[in-house]
Amino acid sequence: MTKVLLTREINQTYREKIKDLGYQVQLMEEGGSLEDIDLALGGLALRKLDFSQLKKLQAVFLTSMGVDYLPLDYFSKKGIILANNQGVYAETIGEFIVFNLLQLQKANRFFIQKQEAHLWEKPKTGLGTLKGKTVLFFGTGSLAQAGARRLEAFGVQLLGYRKSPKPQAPFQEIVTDQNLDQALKRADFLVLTLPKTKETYHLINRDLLAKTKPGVKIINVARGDIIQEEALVDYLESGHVAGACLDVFEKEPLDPASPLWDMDQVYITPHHSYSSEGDREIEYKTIMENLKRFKKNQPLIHVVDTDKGY
Ligand SMILES: NC(=O)C1=CN([C@@H]2O[C@H](COP(=O)(O)OP(=O)(O)OC[C@H]3O[C@@H](n4cnc5c(N)ncnc54)[C@H](O)[C@@H]3O)[C@@H](O)[C@H]2O)C=CC1
Ligand SMILES: O=C(O)C(=O)COP(=O)(O)O
Repeated sequence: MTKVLLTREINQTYREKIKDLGYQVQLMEEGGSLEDIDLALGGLALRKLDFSQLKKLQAVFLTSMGVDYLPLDYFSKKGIILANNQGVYAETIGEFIVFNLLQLQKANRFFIQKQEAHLWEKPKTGLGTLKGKTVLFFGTGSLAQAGARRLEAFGVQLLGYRKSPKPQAPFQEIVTDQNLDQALKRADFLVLTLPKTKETYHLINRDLLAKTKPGVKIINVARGDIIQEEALVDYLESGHVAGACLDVFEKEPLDPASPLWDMDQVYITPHHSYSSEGDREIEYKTIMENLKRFKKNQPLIHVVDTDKGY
């Protein structure tokens, strides 16, 4: 019988459903031999595994969309198939992007602080409008598209940075390395939706920030390491970057001593933009489908290119 290693991230209902498909399951947190495991299923908890002990491992199915926390080079070398939860959190994160753009534009934190202090005060500058603003998405995948589609209603200019210049809806302009500098001069908002890879690590660094428009605001719902956090702090302190909504950080949980917590123009969420109201069926759809396919030896869906990292 095919043996599946599960982490506690797979909830009890689905552990039973996986057994019903005819798999033998073993809970990672309960220990046991790893020698005869064929499949591994879970999310972030899988990074605790020493994959070299799983001698028979054929495939890994993830609850997450990001794959950066796994030994991708090892998977490539061993021919271990990796499938992620592509697109599953796009709706919740698409809304979160819109919510964050509005928070930044409408200075929400100012009002929350004044309300908590029972103060009837207005900010020095008006709230303005998103209409006519330029929003540059880094990445044009499922999260970027979900955010951008929702933003069409606000009359913003939608720019998408990607490697190939091929047009892609709903972005009005595609930006590549060739014209990134010009786009940075125009963008009022940068929205990061890139996977963390060797290429995107610290992409938003001092050099890039120096090319941005004064007053730019940044949203990161992707991975913390895409931003050089120290540089961002300096640029926020100088006021060149006028605001940031950060859901992800170089080190999670964010250090309680980080200056980011207390900055007026910074909004922090604890890697929670993806969370749903418990819509488990959707969250497990890909994994269940892949388990059925694996049994029948059919091609799997949402297979990640472990060489590229997404
Ligand atoms: N905050 C959270 O809770 C969540 C964060 N994420 C993160 O967001 C990332 C993106 O998710 P999706 O949009 O679903 O991924 P996706 O795979 O649909 O899209 C990623 C896009 O980035 C582009 N890309 C990759 N490397 C690039 C580079 N060097 N230069 C330019 N473009 C590049 C790809 O071509 C693709 O269009 C995930 O990899 C994950 O790390 C995903 C879900 C939840
Ligand atoms: O799907 C993703 O990549 C996410 O960031 C969601 O959070 P997780 O990694 O599952 O804790």
